[in-house]
Amino acid sequence: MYATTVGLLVAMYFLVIPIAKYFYDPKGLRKYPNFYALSGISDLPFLYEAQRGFRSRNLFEAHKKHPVLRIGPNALSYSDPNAIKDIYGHGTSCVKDRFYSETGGTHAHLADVVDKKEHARKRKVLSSAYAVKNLEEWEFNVANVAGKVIKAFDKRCTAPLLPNTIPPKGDLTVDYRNWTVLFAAAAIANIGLSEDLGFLDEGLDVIKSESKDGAVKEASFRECHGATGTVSYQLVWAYDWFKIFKRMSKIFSSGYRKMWKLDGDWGGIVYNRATTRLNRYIAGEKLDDFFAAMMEDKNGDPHNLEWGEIVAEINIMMNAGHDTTAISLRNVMFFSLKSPKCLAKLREELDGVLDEDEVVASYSKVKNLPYLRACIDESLRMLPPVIFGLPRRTPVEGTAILDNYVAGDTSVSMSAYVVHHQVSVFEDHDTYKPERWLGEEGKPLQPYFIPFSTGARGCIGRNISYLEQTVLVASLIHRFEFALTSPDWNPPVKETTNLSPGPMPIKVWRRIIGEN
Ligand code: HEM
Repeated sequence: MYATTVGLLVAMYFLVIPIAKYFYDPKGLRKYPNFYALSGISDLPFLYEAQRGFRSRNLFEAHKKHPVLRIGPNALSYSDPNAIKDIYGHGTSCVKDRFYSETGGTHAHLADVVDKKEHARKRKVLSSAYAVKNLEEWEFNVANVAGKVIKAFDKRCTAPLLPNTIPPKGDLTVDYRNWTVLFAAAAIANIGLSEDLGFLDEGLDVIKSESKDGAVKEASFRECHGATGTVSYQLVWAYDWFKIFKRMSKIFSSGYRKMWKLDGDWGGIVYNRATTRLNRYIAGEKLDDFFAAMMEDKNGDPHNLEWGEIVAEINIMMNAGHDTTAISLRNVMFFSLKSPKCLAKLREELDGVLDEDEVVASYSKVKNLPYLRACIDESLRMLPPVIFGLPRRTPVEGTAILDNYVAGDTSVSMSAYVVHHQVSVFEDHDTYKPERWLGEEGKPLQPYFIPFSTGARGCIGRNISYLEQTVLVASLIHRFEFALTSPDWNPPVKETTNLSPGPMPIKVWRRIIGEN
C-alpha cells in the first residue's frame, strides 16, 4: 500500500503534472517547436545533451529550421541575432537565471550574482581592479610570463620540418593546449594576486590546495579546474532536481564522486591563493593588484568586504580569468596552422613592426595590428570559449523578445556559437576568414559578435584577455614555426561550461625571419 502510494506520487510529480502543464500551457510556450520531442515536458533531454559533447552545435543544427526552440518546459533558445539586445543588451529587463544561483557557492561573485543592484555594487568595487588604466602594470606582468613560455619553447625546439612531410612523433615536444593554460593561469595570478605560480619553469601545474581547517595538499590545477567546469554543468539543467542529482551522483557514480572531490579541491586551490595573499597583505607588503583593489579604494579607505566575498571574487578571477583566454589562444594557433595563407599574412604584418631579435613583442607595437586582431576575433567567432547559451530569466511581468511577448519567469538564452554561425550575418560561417573583420566591412558585424556576451553582464576582463593574446600570439608566431601532427588534424570538440579542447601536440622550431 505504502509502495503504491509512493509510486503514484512519483508518477504524479514526474509525469502527470508535467504533461498536464504542457497541455494547459499557462505561458503559451507550446507554440514553439521542441529541441527534443520531450523538451516541452522535461528538462532531462537538455541535461542529456549536456553530457554528450558538443550541445551548442546540435542546437545550431536544430535552429536551422526554427529561430526559437523550446529546450525545456520553461526554457527557450533563440538563434536570431536580433534577439541579442532583448536578452542581454543594456536595456534588457532579464536577469541571470537560476543556473547561476544553483551552481554558486556560499557567497556570490561578480559573474554569478543575480540581483541587479548587488551586481552594480560589486562591479563598482571591482571596476578599479579591472580598469584599463592598469594596462601598463598588466603589460609588464604579461611580458614576464610570455618570456617564460618562449624560453620553454626555445628548449623544446626541434630541427626544421622537411617539406611535404609530417612531424615524427618524437618531434611533437609541445602540448600547446597545456602551455596556453599554464600561461593564462600564471598571467592572471601575477596580475590579480602578485603571485608567481611557478608553472612555466617546468611546464607543470602542481599547486597547493587548502581546506578550511588549514590542511594543505598538492593538487593538479588543470585536473581540478576541469572537474569544476564540468560537474555542475552536466547536472544543473533541471534546476529543481539539481541538488538531488548532485547527491545521487555522489552515491551512485565513482566518476562523479571523483569530479566532486576535484571540484572541492579547486575550491581549496582558490582558498590557498586567497590566504597566501592575505598573509602578505597583513605583513604590510604594498602590492598593486586586484586583491589590493578589493581591500581598499584608491584613497586607501577599506571596502570592508566579507572574507567569503573576497574568496568568491578570487575564484571567478582565477577561473574565468584563465580558462577562456587559454582556449582562445589554443584556437588562434589551431586555425592559423590550418590556414597557411592567413598565417603568412599574419607573419608579414608582425615582421613589419617587430625587430628580428625581438623576443617578447612589445604591446605598443602589436596592440593595433588589424590582421592580428582579426585572427583573434575570427577564432573567437568560430569557436567561442564560453559556448553555451547563457540563461537569463524574464521579469515577472514578462518581456518582449523579437517583438513577441514572453511570459514572466521564463528562461531565455542564446549560444554565442549559434549566433556566430548565422549565415544572415556571417557568410561562409564555417570558414576561418579573418578578413571579414577588416575595415568598413567588419563594422556591421560587431553587434553580433558576442564571445564576451554584452550589456551590463558582459565580460569585465576582455581587455586583459586581448592584451595577453596579442602579446603571446605575436611573439610566438614571429619567433617560431609550428606544425600540427598532420595538416588534417581536427580533434572533436567537447563542451562543458566553457569549450574544453583536448591536448594539441605540435612540433616547434626556430623561424628564419624573412622566410615563410
Ligand atoms: C577570451 C577571453 C574571455 C572570454 C571569451 C570571456 C567571456 C565572458 C562571457 C561570455 C561572460 C558573460 C558570462 C555570463 O553571462 O554568464 C564573461 C563575464 C565575466 N568575465 Fe570574461 N571572458 C574572457 C576573459 C576574462 C578574463 C581574462 C577575466 C578576468 C581577469 C574575466 C572575468 C569575467 C568576469 C568577472 C565576468 C562577470 C562580469 C559581470 O557579470 O559583471 N573574463 N566573460
